[in-house]
Amino acid sequence: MSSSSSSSSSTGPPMSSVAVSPEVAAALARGGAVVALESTIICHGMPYPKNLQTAMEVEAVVRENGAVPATIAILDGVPHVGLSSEQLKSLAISGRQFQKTARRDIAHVVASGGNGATTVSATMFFAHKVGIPIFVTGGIGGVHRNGEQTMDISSDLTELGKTPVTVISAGVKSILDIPRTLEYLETQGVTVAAYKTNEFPAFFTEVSGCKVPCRVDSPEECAKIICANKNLHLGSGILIAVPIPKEYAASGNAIESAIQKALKEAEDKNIIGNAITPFMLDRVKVLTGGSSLEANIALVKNNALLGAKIAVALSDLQQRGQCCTAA
Ligand SMILES: O=c1[nH]cc([C@@H]2O[C@H](COP(=O)(O)O)[C@@H](O)[C@H]2O)c(=O)[nH]1
Repeated sequence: MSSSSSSSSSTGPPMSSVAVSPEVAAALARGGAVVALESTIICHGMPYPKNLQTAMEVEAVVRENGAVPATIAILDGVPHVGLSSEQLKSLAISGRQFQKTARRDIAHVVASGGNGATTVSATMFFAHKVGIPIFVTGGIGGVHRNGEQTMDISSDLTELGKTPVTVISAGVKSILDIPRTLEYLETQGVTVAAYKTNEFPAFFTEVSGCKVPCRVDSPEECAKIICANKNLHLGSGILIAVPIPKEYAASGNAIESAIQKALKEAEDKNIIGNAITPFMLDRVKVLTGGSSLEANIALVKNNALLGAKIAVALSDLQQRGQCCTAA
């Protein structure tokens, strides 16, 4: 059973509704800590059964650290916030049969009664719609290499510019153009902070050669930034970039050479648009003998740990009346 945040008017067509799980709805109603999680990473980013195992472990990390996990996906045309274990399992088994759903795809997937795995942009949209301010993922999309010619820029970046949700990620992969991604985030007015470092991390490695405008050293510090954003109604998102844990950082050089090979393959096969990221993720995984997948799983769990702590710190500030509670 799920509670529905829906609305309709007698004079117009019914507005779309979002099914919020009872656990998530109860946590939101009491001002508790909730962490949104995306589903593209499950359906398109990892193979079954590792994807299911990871999704369940990530939810467990969020719970162990005092927050309620809210995995977001579109099931039979209905956006869901908070999935049951059966729903999570069916999503993980279905994998690529779930359409990769960014903001631009939401209306079509809903109207056609389809199944959608939400990317960062779509997950942010739904999180904000139901009042969840924190969202944990592995990596966000960005400006693709040669993006200055192809204009292939992930809608994750524009979503961050217009939706006040804080995204915890391990930065962006070097399959993308990291300096231009940071430039674009600046243009979009996104607060970019790195956790316990001055450098923007590059997903598999702790370094990218790019400095960040802001460094944060504790969950409480992150929560204060989120409050300042809320209290001023800035309306834009925040990106908190967390370096991969040292013990899992595979050799940056080995992964970089795998990325170069995969980029060449993508070019030869003329893979473009939203097919590039899943193709690259898969090829880099194969070319690194699976070590990139293990690193990926470790960093998502690490991000979930921090995301839950930030959500708890934010909820504390809100309970003490120091932070605007409106989404
Ligand atoms: O390291 C990763 N980067 C990005 C993704 C997924 O890919 C999406 C971006 O896709 P595109 O580049 O087509 O915008 C992200 O929002 C996220 O869902 C992922 O799983 N892992």
